[in-house]
Amino acid sequence: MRAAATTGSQPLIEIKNVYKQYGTGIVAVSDMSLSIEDGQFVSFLGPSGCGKSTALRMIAGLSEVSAGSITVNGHAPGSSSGPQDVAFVFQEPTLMPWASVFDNVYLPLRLGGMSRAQAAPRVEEVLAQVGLSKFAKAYPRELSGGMKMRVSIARAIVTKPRLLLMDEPFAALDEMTRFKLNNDVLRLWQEHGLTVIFVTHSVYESVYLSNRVVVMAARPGRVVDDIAIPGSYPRADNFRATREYTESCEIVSDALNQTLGNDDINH
Ligand SMILES: Nc1ncnc2c1ncn2[C@@H]1O[C@H](COP(=O)(O)OP(=O)(O)OP(=O)(O)O)[C@@H](O)[C@H]1O
Repeated sequence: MRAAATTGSQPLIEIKNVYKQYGTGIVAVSDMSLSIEDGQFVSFLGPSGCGKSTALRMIAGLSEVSAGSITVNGHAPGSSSGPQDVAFVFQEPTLMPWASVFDNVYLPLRLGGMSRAQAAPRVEEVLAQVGLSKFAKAYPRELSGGMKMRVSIARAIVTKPRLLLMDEPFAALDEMTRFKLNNDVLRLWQEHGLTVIFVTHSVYESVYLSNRVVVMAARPGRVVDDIAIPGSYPRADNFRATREYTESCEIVSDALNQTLGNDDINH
């Protein structure tokens, strides 16, 4: 395994020898160990069923580890690290259809006991950051898929999380929208000083976004490579045309191809 992109500072997330076995007997994650530092943009990349989502859910505290340990900022996930430290964006935007864009974004603050008036400046600020200021009063049915995803991202960052977990958030979107949202996520990552873990099936998306790609294999789900991606931020418009980018894509593709069994390649 290659050396990952680390700077030697204290890790924000420490995953040690983690196993996850579901009640069905399936080992979704086997002996996973990983340190993720504050401020990194890390992608989990791998074929279907390699345990990417399971790993993300365990880091979020949405699923228990069967063995091993995970700490986020020194605490067990979902415990005293506090709900505001970690935010999750799913593939489906999961908006409340009966509520306006403003109210959808306000939701986590409302659940935290903040009044509408108190929350309004912060909600308006994040709506501006995702380019939806003019749509605060709109309802989800009036929005495109990309706009719904922006609302979902705004709702995630409105609590000012330190860690943003994203589970294939753009898989259902067209390529143009996806490229635009990729840039928006990178901008938000930098502006908010976030640490991001981004689950994707796409080599190209993982290399474009990340300074580190963790490659996983299935049966059982496990980490097989950990690749540092060179290239500065913000990504230049022509980053996808650079040698740095194409070389990284080749390295990551090779690592991914080695995870695929004959069954996967034949369809
Ligand atoms: N709640 C569950 N109960 C039982 N098995 C599960 C559950 N969730 C996931 N699995 C199984 O665990 C394995 C890993 O699933 P997981 O969703 O974490 O993989 P993934 O890499 O995210 O896949 P995909 O890219 O298809 O979303 C798969 O074999 C899956 O069928």
